[in-house]
Order: sequence, then structure tokens, then C-alpha cells
Amino acid sequence: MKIDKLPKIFLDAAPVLDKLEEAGFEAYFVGGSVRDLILGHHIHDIDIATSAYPEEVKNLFVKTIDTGIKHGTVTVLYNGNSYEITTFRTESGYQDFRRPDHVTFVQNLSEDIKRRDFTINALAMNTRGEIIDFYDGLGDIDKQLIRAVGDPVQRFHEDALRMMRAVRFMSQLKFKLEDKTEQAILDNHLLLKNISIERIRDEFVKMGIGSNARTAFEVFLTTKLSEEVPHFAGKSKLLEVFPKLQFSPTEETSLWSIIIILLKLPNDKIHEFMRAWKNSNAMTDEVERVVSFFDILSEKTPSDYDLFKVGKTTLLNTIDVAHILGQPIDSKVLVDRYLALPIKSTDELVIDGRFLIQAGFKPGPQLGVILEEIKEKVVDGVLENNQDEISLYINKYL
Ligand SMILES: Nc1ccn([C@@H]2O[C@H](COP(=O)(O)OP(=O)(O)OP(=O)(O)O)[C@@H](O)[C@H]2O)c(=O)n1
Ligand SMILES: [Mg+2]
Repeated sequence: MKIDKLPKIFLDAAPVLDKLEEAGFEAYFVGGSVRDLILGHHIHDIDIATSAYPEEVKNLFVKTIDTGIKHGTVTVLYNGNSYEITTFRTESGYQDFRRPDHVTFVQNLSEDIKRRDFTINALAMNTRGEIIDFYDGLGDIDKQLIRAVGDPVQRFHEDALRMMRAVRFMSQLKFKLEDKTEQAILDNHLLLKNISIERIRDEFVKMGIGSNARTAFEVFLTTKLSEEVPHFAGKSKLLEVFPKLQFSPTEETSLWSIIIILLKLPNDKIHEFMRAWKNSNAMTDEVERVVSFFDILSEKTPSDYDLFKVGKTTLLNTIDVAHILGQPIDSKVLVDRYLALPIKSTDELVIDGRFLIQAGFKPGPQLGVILEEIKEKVVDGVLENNQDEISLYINKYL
């Protein structure tokens, strides 16, 4: 197969491959970019595989970064773009963290390709747009199939993260999983124990917010991958709700919130859960806010002050979660009520602690209590956000 008109992103990169070839090396586009080109998907970055050793790559280009020299990867900056150039290699390149130095370079493309994860990722392309397809990746793209290159058991022993990648690609690409590959995941799911949580998390999130998340999640459960990730073991009954949801999340915040709600985690366990998955503090805090506001929403109609305290971002995130979980809430009413609040943040209150002191209050903790009361009254529309009105109101305390 030959692609006649290459997109600009490849044309821009072509001189880099030309330079390697002129120096006597082989060089190809590989991995996700070739797959996405054939699929007609957006191409986010370009990976290049070459017979040149990292030092040889570095000698050919002016601006380079030692991204992962040990794994054979050098980043080349060229005409304002950056390209990861990796020397043909065997398994070890795929970040086996227990054996970081175990990398074997190989002489030709076919040796490199045969250790790649799935046939759809095992395509290569030269600058003339000719596709090199040793494992019928093109056929599998046609059949919308995720199939391991060669023996799936071997591929998963080289890098167990690939089992998570399989369900991630199912979700992102809406592809099916080939039977033998699926069976090998079930048989080898325990291998996932060896993989760092960060790497598992990144794949889990891509799976969970991909366009076919529900089908992929089902396979994540049936292959028992779910038994090897933090806090999911023994919880498949609770998690089985996910594939049956009316919608699936498109935002990471919603994904984590939904998982926590399905797992019925008590509020004081959310932090521990999010830490176990090595989530950032910002993500953890927001998910805690969303889950607790979801609890409020499930119990009652929130007050204006509830809406004020939760803020716009968390309100919208919680509405998204409620929608996905099929909670009957009137999101338009909630948003309109929020937008109609007299003030939306404490900054907008026309008075502050200093104002109260000038009015005759003694500094101290009592001040905060009064300020909070005024704020609540203003938010609820009982008191106008106006210094004269507020002065009249606080006189009763003086
Ligand atoms: N565990 C892994 C990770 C990567 N690869 C190979 O390295 C390529 C690039 O890896 P990566 O960028 O992680 O994935 P992509 O397939 O490019 O997907 P994405 O679009 O998410 O970048 C893959 O296509 C695949 O050929 C692999 O064989 N095994
Ligand atoms: Mg990629």
C-alpha cells in the first residue's frame, strides 16, 4: 500500500528521515502515527525508528535531547518540531522498570517490528508513503481488530502494560479484541502487578474516557485486569454497573468520581483511593468536592449557598457525573440558579473584616462567623450586597 499525499506533519518530518538515509542509515515512521494516518485520525506526534545508534543520530543533527539514550531514544529538534528517534531494538525498550539497562539493538526493521505490541501498531512507512506491513496490521485495521504481534503471551511478558493498552485501544478506536489476545490477557493478568501505578493509571484513564469505554471496561473486568489495580480487587460486582451506564465519561474528573461512587467508598476513603492511584493533589481535591456535592444533589435540592460554596467548575463537573449516572436532576435549573446568584465569590462581597472593625467590631474569631453569616444572607438574597444595607443589618450585634 502507498499513501499518495502525505499530511503536512509527515512532510515536515521527511527531511529528518532523508538526512538519516543520506548518511547510510534506514529510517521509518512507526507506531501510532502510521496507524492514525490510515485511520484518518488526528496525528499528535511522530515516532521514527532507525538503524542509526543514538550517538550517530546525535552527530547528524544540531539540536538533540537525550530523552532515553539507554532505550535508544533521542529527541531531535528540527524546524521548530520535535521528533523521537529510536534505534531499532528488541523488547527491553518498552520500559521494563526492573531491567532499565536491558536493551538490545537490532539490525533491521523487521526485528524491531516483531517485538511491537499490536499489529495495528506494527506498521512502518517510508518518506515515499509506502507502508511496510509485516503482520497484516492493515487487514486488522480493516477488521477493526486489536491483535498481538506473534505470540501474545510473549508480548505481554515483555511488557505487561500492553494488556492495559489493549483495552485502552479498544476504547479509543472502538476496535474488538482478537480472541487469542484476550485469552492471553486473562491467563496473564497477574503480570500487571509488576507495572508501576502511574503507567497503569495513564492507560486506565485513556480507556475510561475513550469513545468505547463501556465495552472496553467490560473486557477490563472479564479478563481480571481489574483485580490487579488499586482498590478494585473483589469489587467486580459493583464495577459491572459501568458498562451498563447510559453514557460514559469524557472527562478524567468525571471518570474518577463515577468509579468512587460505584465503589461506594465512604468520603474519608476517597483521599486514600486517589493517592493509591498516584493522582495529583489537584485531581484528588476536585474529585472529593464533586463526590460530596453529588451526595448533596442526591439527597436534596441544594440551597443557593450550597451552589455558591461549590462554585461553577465543581457544579458543572457534578452535573456531568449525575448525568452519566442517570441521576434525575434538572441541570438547566441548577446552572441558571448559579448564574443568578448575587455574588459568585467572596471577593465580590462589598465588605470585609476591616469594614467590620471600622464599624466597631473587636478583631477575633467572632468576626469570621459574622462575615460568613453576612455572606450567606447576601447569597440567599435576604440581604443586599450594599454597604449601607449591611451596616444596618450588623447594628444588631453592636
Ligand atoms: N508497551 C508498548 C508501548 C509502545 N509500543 C510500540 O511503540 C509505539 C509508540 O508507543 P506509544 O506512543 O506509547 O503508543 P501509540 O501506539 O503511538 O499510541 P498513542 O496514539 O497513544 O501515542 C506503539 O505504536 C508500539 O509500536 C509497544 O510495542 N509496546
Ligand atoms: Mg505515540
